Amino acid sequence: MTTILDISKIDMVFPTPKGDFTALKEVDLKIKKGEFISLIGHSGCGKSTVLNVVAGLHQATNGAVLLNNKEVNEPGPERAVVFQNHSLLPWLTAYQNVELAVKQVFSKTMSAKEMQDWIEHNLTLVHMEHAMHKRPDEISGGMKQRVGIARALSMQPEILLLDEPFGALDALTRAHMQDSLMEIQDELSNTVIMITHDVDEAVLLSDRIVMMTNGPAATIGEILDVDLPRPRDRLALANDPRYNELRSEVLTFLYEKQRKIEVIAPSEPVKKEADESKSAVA
Ligand SMILES: Nc1ncnc2c1ncn2[C@@H]1O[C@H](COP(=O)(O)OP(=O)(O)OP(=O)(O)O)[C@@H](O)[C@H]1O
Repeated sequence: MTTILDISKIDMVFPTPKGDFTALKEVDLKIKKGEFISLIGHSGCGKSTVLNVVAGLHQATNGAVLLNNKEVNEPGPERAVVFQNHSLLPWLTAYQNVELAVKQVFSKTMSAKEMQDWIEHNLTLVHMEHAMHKRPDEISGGMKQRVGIARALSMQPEILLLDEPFGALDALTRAHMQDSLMEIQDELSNTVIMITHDVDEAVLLSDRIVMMTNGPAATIGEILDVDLPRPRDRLALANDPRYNELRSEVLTFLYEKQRKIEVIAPSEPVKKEADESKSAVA
């Protein structure tokens, strides 16, 4: 398979009032068309920074991101992002939220009827056909994420960037969303980079799991090939020895090789709690 995305030795240095902070050092990764990649690592290691550089929201200090051999320097619809907190416009219906993206990309190449069919097709893909004329405040958190995914897919991106897309959902809704995403993947074979804190989610969904070292100067520590056949079934996998082996490889990386030692000043008890809850990896 051909390389679609080349993250080529990127460094990211942020200027701060206390001096330069090196968040990423020589992050190097080639992603093939149709691959599903998870980025996992402790809180604050730099996962979102990698995703933001690929999205074109940040410029790497050194190195480059190449999409189909072309350098990425700004955001574009060929790299659609879905964030953890649904970023739908609250005064528009689900349909209208997707319509905005579709008009942005296809208004010159599709007729009004074609756009309508395409919007409905994408909302159906995420099982939102029954609620497409509801506004975000009239639907659940899981449904909002479905609309966010439909909106991203409707742009037919070369790469789908998912920043903890199910992080704010309860466990049951999360499992439904993972199953939906696997169904969509079976059908569309998108190239996906997904940030997650959830080891089971990473093993269930990914072709490769990219495990990042702790920062500062975080980089790729290990890459795990998830050689489980597809389609994957969460119940069958629960007793699958290979699934459990892969799961424990990720856990070993996170909790033995990259054990995070929180150094918290006594005056910062609130931050400690927040960090702990954020880095809770199942
Ligand atoms: N604009 C910025 N200016 C200065 N430092 C930043 C900036 N953005 C991120 N950082 C720092 O870079 C490091 C990596 O942050 P990043 O958000 O990428 O981590 P993460 O792995 O996505 O964390 P989490 O899992 O908690 O979301 C952190 O130490 C963060 O404080």
